[in-house]
Amino acid sequence: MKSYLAAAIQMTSVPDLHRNLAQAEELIDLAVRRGAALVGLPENFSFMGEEKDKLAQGETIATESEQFLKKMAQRFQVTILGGSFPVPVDNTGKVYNTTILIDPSGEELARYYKVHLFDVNVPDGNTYRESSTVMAGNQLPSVYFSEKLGNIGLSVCYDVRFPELYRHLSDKGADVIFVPAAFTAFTGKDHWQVLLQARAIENTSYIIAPAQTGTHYDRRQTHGHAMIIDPWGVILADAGEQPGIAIAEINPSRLEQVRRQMPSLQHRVFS
Ligand SMILES: O=C(O)CNC(=O)[C@H](CS)NC(=O)CCC(=O)C(=O)O
Repeated sequence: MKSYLAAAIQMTSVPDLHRNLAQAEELIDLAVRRGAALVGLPENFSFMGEEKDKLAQGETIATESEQFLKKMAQRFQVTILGGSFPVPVDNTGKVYNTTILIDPSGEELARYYKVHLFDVNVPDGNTYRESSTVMAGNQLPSVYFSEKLGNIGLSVCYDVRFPELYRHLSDKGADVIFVPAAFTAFTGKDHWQVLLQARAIENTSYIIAPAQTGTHYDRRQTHGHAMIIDPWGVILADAGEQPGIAIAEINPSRLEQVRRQMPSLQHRVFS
């Protein structure tokens, strides 16, 4: 593994598949022009809208999102994480909230179905029942072992509140962990950055967190602040609140240095 640049994309996805793919394409293009070799898109990058519309268009969203990711990876010769998109589950009327990692040849390297579903009454009055349309994954995410990019672990959004999932990823050797998200504006302002920094510090790993931002439809507002955090917990890049990118260096000697300076993973007692 050599040093390289990674980008976390920040978008305002809306209830319009093709508009979202066009926005994603522009931002991937920007990330690549700035030199990124690894690019992550946020949760629900290709569709943020009413649950019933997401289900009705599920097949189209799934097929076109996957084709889009493969096309972008091949055209720009980069590895892309398709933050997440819905994939219909046969005979259930539900979808998996799915994230996939695609290599520059267009091949799928890893796939993960979001395990922890956001069924929460947020104190600002909004209620979320993700499980009403989404089938929970029942398998821990995998780590993709890449000679070039380091070992890449997957997760999605609300998963960030469950440290045991990240312990699994670090046990499997993860160096770089993705947390693509659509964090609510209300929870995000107090929890987003703290949770991401905690996951980076306790696992001495890089965190790449692509994000949704702004108003998507009705009262659905997200926090933004796509970011990249180093294994010491330092925020290397923060996309703020507008659509754009956070870009930063993933550096194997920094990883090695932090793991030497703070060998906490080697001091675990209850593993
Ligand atoms: O609603 C949509 O349109 C798309 N889905 C999402 O945005 C998902 C599931 S509802 N959001 C989260 O997991 C937010 C977690 C979160 O905000 C927290 O943990 O505080």
